[in-house]
Amino acid sequence: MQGLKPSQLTALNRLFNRRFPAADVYTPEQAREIALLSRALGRQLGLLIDRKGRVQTVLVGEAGSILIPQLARGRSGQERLRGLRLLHTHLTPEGVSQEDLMDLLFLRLDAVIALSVNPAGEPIQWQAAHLLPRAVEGLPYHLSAPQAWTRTAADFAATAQALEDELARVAAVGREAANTPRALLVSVSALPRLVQERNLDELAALAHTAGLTVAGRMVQRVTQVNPRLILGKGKVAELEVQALQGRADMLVFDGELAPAQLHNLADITERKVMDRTQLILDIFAQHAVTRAGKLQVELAQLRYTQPRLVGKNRAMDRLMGGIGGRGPGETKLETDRRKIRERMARIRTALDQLRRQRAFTRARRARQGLPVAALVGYTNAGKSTLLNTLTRSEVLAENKLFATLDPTTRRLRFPAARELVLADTVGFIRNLPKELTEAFQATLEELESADLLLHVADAAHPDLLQQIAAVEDTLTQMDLDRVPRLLLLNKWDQLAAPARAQLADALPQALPLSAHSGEGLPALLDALELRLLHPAHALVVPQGQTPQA
Ligand SMILES: Nc1nc2c(ncn2[C@@H]2O[C@H](COP(=O)(O)OP(=O)(O)OP(=O)(O)O)[C@@H](O)[C@H]2O)c(=O)[nH]1
Ligand SMILES: [Mg+2]
Repeated sequence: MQGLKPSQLTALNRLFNRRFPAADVYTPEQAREIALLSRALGRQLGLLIDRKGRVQTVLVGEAGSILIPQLARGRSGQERLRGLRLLHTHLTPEGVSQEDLMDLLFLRLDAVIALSVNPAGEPIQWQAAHLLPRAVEGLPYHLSAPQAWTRTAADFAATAQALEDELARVAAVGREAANTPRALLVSVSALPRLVQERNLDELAALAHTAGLTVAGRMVQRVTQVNPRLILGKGKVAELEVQALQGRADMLVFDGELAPAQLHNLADITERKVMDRTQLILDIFAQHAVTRAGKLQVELAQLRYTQPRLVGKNRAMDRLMGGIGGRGPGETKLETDRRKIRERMARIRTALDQLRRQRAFTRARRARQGLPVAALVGYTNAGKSTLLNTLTRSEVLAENKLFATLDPTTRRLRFPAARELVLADTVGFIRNLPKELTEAFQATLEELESADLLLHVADAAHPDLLQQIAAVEDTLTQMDLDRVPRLLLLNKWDQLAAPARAQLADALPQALPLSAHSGEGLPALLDALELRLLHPAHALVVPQGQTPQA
């Protein structure tokens, strides 16, 4: 502490010995003591007091402000408050300030109490604020009327306890999804609200796949996204309150957060912060099965995390390691830059090796002369289900995004002992993070040697056309647009006659079918036979045109 006299230091130290009353703001002597000391210092003076009335921390601020250092995350259950109230002085008659309210919200304090001190160093009046279990008239906190300093009755510990009980009661109501992390989904962008809402629908589906419970959503439309600070402190405060009331453990932002944005957020909120890319990476980490798949995911995670690490800051553990610290290969992600670089190099070598092995398998398959058809398409379109139905196999098919992450192949037998290989692949998604396109190239490498790409689309999805376009774009990016393609409109069973007619009109080259009901499958088998088992025929059929029977 600079610029303090030894006598002042002694006086400050004495404050640690004060025991504050349970059902009062302070004793009159305590009020006089801190008022006088604060005035003598010419600075705000603050005490963090626990529920037993013990002083945990003594803070010396500036004349007009006080800064609370990082608090230990002892009572970190998100339904609970910090168990500390802040009693501090103001050297002006002003009551609880905006800054004080921010501290209340962000630090989940039991209460903040501002005691104003006159120029003579005497206490004048106090004002207090505490959080509410849900907003009243748009405000998440209650602000008391200013009280004369001599009116000392106020039971902050009891109020805090009641608030916690109420939060716990609300929590118990929806306990069915016990122990799954709860996420507040946030969209901040210049896009129209409706678009943002739809993107959040997809983010919600991703969150579901990742095993998160959606605790709420917030859409914020801005004219321009600030590259350093994605949201102002006031907006983050709103988020914080919504998270507290919805019992969210984490904030998941749609899109990609720049390193600076991530750090700024982590500086103000204590909740775990994640963006869409990390969410997708986390899903990949959960689902990858083969060694190559796991390595690719880990590489992608490391690449994404690396620029987002600056030194060892306290936010680190919340930025690292995905949901609940679940990293690739069950190991915790390294936080040390040098170690990250070494690990990345090792993974690259291992992947190269695996890639060579796979090329060998492909070459062998080619020697056997079996044609390969690969199922590609937007995630959840029904690729795995179709593979199952066609080959009666049991590849994992689930109503989750990204159920399939590793290439699976099955043989499909045609009459006269002819066969082809059918390959399932990882699903595509809009705005596939660039870290992923590259890292997953090895997974999709199979596609290069495919003779035909079966593009499976979910015909019943409201975004059907956008999803088709997203897949086409990705294929082009990967230089795969030269491989012949056949568009399949899956889930045809879910469409009524008018919608069917409309789609058949809009996409005349596509093949309608249902992996569930089996309708349309004979036509698909015919097409496969024609294109792959009679290559001479297929060659003369211009792409996109249905061959004449
Ligand atoms: N109604 C209907 N549902 C289908 C059909 N085909 C698949 N589904 C359902 O769609 C969901 C997704 O199916 P999957 O086969 O896992 O989809 P996928 O394309 O492999 O998805 P990812 O591997 O996650 O990219 C599952 O709930 C399936 O039961 C269909 O023809 N009709
Ligand atoms: Mg699948």
